[in-house]
Amino acid sequence: MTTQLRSSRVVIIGTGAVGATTAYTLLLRERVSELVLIDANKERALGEALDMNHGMPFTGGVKLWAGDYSDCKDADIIIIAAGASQAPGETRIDLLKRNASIFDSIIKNIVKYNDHGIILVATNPVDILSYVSLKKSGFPSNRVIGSGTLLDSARFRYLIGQNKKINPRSIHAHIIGEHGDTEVPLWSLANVAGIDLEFTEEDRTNIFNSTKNAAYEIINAKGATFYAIALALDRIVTSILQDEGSVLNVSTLLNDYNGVSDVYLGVPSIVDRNGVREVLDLKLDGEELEKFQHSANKLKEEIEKLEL
Ligand SMILES: NC(=O)C1=CN([C@@H]2O[C@H](COP(=O)(O)OP(=O)(O)OC[C@H]3O[C@@H](n4cnc5c(N)ncnc54)[C@H](O)[C@@H]3O)[C@@H](O)[C@H]2O)C=CC1
Ligand SMILES: CC(=O)C(=O)O
Repeated sequence: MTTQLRSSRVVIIGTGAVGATTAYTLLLRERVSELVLIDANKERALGEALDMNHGMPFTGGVKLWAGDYSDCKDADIIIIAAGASQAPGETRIDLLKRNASIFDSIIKNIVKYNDHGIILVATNPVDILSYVSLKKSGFPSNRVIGSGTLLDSARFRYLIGQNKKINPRSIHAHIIGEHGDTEVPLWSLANVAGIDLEFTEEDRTNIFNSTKNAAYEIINAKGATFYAIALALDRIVTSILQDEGSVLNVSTLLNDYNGVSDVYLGVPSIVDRNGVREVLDLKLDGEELEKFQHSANKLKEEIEKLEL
């Protein structure tokens, strides 16, 4: 489906594997009227813009160029996909020091030109860097969003679909918490058409391990993950620009949510033109609550090490 309802500008900062694939996805689906590519490596952004522009005779009317931070002025959404990615064996948290240091100048440059847009963070560790973006931008929390566990939930739904031989679009299932090693599967909510899904203990273990370890597996195989995250970012962008009010497991600031406050984590949230309009009030208990709070505590420990 290609839908572009109004004039809109998306700026993508960091045009490596994730940023360029996201640009290409938005371009093919004609989600936006203007797409701006920014990278510390200007040649790279220029090359990606040229390559994509040469395909314009075969696509729609998206205007795309390699720009600079002044182009953030009219941006509705600024996606950040800049910075280091995991080498084989590295965790997302291992990237924190390196990527937090570049966020300082990236956020300063954005807010120099833009005070109204939505910052959408993909760079890892995405939950902590979304929190860093909130603190450094001074934007209200509804306008600083991380891609969160939307990708993990998609992987989870795909794997459950494989197990049950049902199209993943018909599977309702959620991963919440950190986009990373402490993420939490909500087996208690997994359903098809409102009917609970039953699993053997072995199936649960296999499905969750494959979900949690997906990035490690793909990075070992081909060096980076980028197609599914690009589709997840496209999903968030569309929900914002088309004012959909879709429920997406994005990373957002929590305030007394199942005993957790002042940290960004992936939870089911209503996303519309204002960004995160509302966080759905999931009442967790038992092991799911314990694991969710553990995920929050782990990220808080890491945030405390940063000078914010
Ligand atoms: N949130 C999620 O679900 C996912 C997040 N990621 C994360 O996305 C990030 C990017 O991954 P890749 O695109 O694979 O990396 P990449 O190495 O292919 O691209 C990173 C790009 O950032 C640019 N860059 C570095 N510092 C910059 C700065 N200060 N300003 C502007 N541009 C800068 C580099 O020149 C490079 O083009 C990583 O942190 C990765 O872990 C990747 C996949 C999924
Ligand atoms: C790299 C990463 O965060 C992912 O593919 O989940």
